[in-house]
Amino acid sequence: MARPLIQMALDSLDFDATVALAEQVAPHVDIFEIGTPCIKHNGVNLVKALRAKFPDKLLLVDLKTMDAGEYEATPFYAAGADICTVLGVSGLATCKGVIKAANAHGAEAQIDLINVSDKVACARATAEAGAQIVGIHTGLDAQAAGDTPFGDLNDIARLGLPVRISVAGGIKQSTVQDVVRAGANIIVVGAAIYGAPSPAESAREIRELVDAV
Ligand SMILES: O=C([C@H](O)CO)[C@H](O)[C@H](O)COP(=O)(O)O
Repeated sequence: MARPLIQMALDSLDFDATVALAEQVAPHVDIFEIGTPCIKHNGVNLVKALRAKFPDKLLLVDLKTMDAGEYEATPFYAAGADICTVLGVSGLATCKGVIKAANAHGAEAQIDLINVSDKVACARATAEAGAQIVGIHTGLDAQAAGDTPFGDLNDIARLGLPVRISVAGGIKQSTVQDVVRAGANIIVVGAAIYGAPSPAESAREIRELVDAV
């Protein structure tokens, strides 16, 4: 299996603080995620700024699109996004719209399985529709209620679908190696990095742990 990628979730609302945090952790991560609250607050100009500043990083825009897939995602791909997310609960037509926009830009679409009741069926259908990435995701509110993404990861990994698997939801130093061993291709880390006393040091630790598996 290819080396798993580390995705840093930039979940601040502040434009300059987001760019500054990205600078701190850049040596240790592969993908910058512009988180949903952050992209809603700052818009496409933040995509352009990060694209210009980090030409060699992958950029994921966490749109969590719910309708008008192609129309909503197109300007973000045009601004330099490598990956945009679309909600699996939006339905196949919306997912297909984001996949179409991704393909038109030589980019990728990620289906976020957050709150999907039949995650296996959704992953199968959207993989068949051409999605490149399926995201197993326990959101911040569900984490606060004690949920984790680990059970869902096992269910999706065993399908052997022709997609990469991204996992998000409270991943930290003590769990990241289990996530890699369970078959994740992209490991998303937010609070365990941005909430640490030294985000750069925390990102470096995560990188070492992932590479040691
Ligand atoms: O996607 C996320 C959330 O829905 C807010 O946009 C987070 O970026 C993702 O969950 C990663 O953050 P942590 O769970 O804090 O690692």
